[in-house]
Amino acid sequence: MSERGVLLVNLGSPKSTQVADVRRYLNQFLMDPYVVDLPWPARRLLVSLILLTRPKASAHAYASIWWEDGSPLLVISRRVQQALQQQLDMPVELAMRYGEPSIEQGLLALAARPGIREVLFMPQYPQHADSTITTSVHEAQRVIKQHGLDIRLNVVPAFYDRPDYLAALADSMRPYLAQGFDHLLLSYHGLPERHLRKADPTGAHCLASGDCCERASAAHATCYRAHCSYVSRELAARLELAPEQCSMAFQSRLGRDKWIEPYTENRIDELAAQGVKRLLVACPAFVADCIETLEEIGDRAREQFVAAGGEELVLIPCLNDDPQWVKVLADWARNTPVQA
Ligand SMILES: C=CC1=C(C)c2cc3[nH]c(cc4nc(cc5[nH]c(cc1n2)c(C)c5CCC(=O)O)C(CCC(=O)O)=C4C)c(C)c3C=C
Ligand SMILES: [Fe+2]
Ligand SMILES: [Fe+2]
Repeated sequence: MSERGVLLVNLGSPKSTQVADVRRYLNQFLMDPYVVDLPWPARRLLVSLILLTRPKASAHAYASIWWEDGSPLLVISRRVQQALQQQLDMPVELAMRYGEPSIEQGLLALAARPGIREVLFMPQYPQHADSTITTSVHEAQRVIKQHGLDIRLNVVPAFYDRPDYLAALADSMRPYLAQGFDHLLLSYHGLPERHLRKADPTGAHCLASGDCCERASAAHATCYRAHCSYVSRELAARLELAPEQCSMAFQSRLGRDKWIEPYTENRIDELAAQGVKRLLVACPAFVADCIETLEEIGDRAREQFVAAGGEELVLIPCLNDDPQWVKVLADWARNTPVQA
């Protein structure tokens, strides 16, 4: 009998596309101090202001991409969980940082299985960010303490540099490139610049110069932007792309803070202005398609590109339940050393 259980962790979605459900989800999400990193009174005020208008707009956006069986992110994550379960002789559960199934439900389900002593905690984020991985680990530690669970948490860190992940991603993109394209845009989820500086253990490297992510530094252990740059360089090399055929940008900005640049929406206009007609867009900050890929890129960015003079924007799907990717996850579940 396995001592190990696996918990796949992703971000989460609202329960439905009803405005009230979207408001509840956004409130839980944005009141997380790892996401909106302001002291409680300022956070509460800012989030309350955002909640005046955002839930209605987001509900509309979710409704435009919702599937018959629910949120694409949740449906795809369940498929991955089930496919992984078929390959492993250890229990596999799914948890979302916000909404349900919660990290609490996932950990309690695993802890209730006879013989489970260790949870292999697998955040489904290739690049490190405190607003994704750190907050999920923090929540798991809180649950273990609150319930006095007799399990060890073994966290699989950001996997941006693991060759088997990069090979699966590059292989999943090849058929789209084979159909012809003028440019490949790698659009990553954005992050406020402040988050990047806060995560810099040296206190002096991140964003101190334009090319900081290309210069070796201890800061890169937790630098989201350096992890994105690494994935972009690897994809360009593996897909044999010339520098002018591929670029990187950051999407999904929220609020008035400065977020890391270049912004995807500006890059789309620039590329159209440069004469790019057939644009491929991949979103390597996500392993499962979600509102950020399907609606923001697949719908809105596509419209923007065509309005700016482009002909076709093709969204390359995330890894989703690609068998090669599920096999990579299964290998990690089997081969990650047990934590002492
Ligand atoms: C301050 C705000 C936000 C930060 C910081 C942030 C970081 C971050 N998010 C993801 C992954 C996902 N985000 C998703 C949706 C989403 N993100 C924000 C805001 C921040 N994200 C909002 C308000 C939303 C909700 C949708 C909307 O109203 O626009 C999702 C998709 C969820 C879904 O149901 O489909 C994912 C996945 C990463 C990787 C990240 C840090 C790098
Ligand atoms: Fe987000
Ligand atoms: Fe950097």
